[in-house]
This record gives sequence, structure tokens and C-alpha cells, in this order.
Amino acid sequence: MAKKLLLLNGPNLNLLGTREPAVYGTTTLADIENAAVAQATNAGAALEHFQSNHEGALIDRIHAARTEGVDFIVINPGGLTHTSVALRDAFASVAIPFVEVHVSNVHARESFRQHSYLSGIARGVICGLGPDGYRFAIDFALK
Ligand SMILES: O=C1C[C@@](O)(C(=O)O)C[C@@H](O)[C@@H]1O
Repeated sequence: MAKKLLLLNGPNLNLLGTREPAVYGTTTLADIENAAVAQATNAGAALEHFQSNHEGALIDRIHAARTEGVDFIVINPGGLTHTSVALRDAFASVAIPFVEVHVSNVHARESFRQHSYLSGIARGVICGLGPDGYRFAIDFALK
């Protein structure tokens, strides 16, 4: 059966492309999502994507992923990375492997960005490689 992947993006990532371009670049979320679908399709897999500015909506999407038989999640949790025990609990509850992606190098920024509630239960973390980070994470998920 074809592998099922889910790409999730958290708060403010809908503004990629115009949001603080010196930090996040000019690639839009639509560019990233379209490239992700093409990458998965070319590999014979299926990829759905979802972005929300709401913690609960992301948690509901993660719960639904278990029912849908999603094999792997790639997530950029945005600011929820540094605040959300609930998002971590959602991943722990569904036990779907995931990679955490950040466009910017969070370790080279403010100290509050240097702690992630998710990294400790992620399969891996990619940060600072710009939009390419999503491609590398999906490549890993497809293996
Ligand atoms: O919203 C974001 C984006 C981010 O996850 C990134 O992709 O670099 C880094 C976070 O600290 C920030 O809150």
C-alpha cells in the first residue's frame, strides 16, 4: 500500500514568503506544500498538508492521522515548539513517527527558541536549512 505522509505547519507559517523575510526567506507556504506533494507523488506515496494558527486544530489533525493510517508526519510547529506540552502529548498519544522542521536556525536565535517540547520524542530535527529542510524531512519519511 502507498505510504501516507502528513505535512503540518503551525502558527504564522501561512505568512511564509512575506513574514520577516530576512529570517524566513521569500518562499511561500504554498510553494513548500506544492513541492512536498510532488516529491511524495513522484515516490509513489500520498501526502496531505494542513496549516493552522490554532493549537487545538493541529492536535485534532494529529488524532485524525492515526485513524487515517498516516505513516509519518513532518511538522513545523512554529512558536508552539517552545510552549506546547499538549502538542507533545498528541504525538505521544498517536505514536506516529515525526520529524520536526524549522526554517531558521533556532539555536542561533533568542534563548526561548532553544527549547523544544517536541524534539525529545521526534525521530529527528532539522533546522536552519530554509525550505530545503522540509524536502530533506520528506525524503527521510519516504525511506
Ligand atoms: O514560527 C516560528 C518558525 C520556526 O519554527 C522556524 O521555522 O524557523 C521557528 C520558531 O521559533 C518560530 O516561532
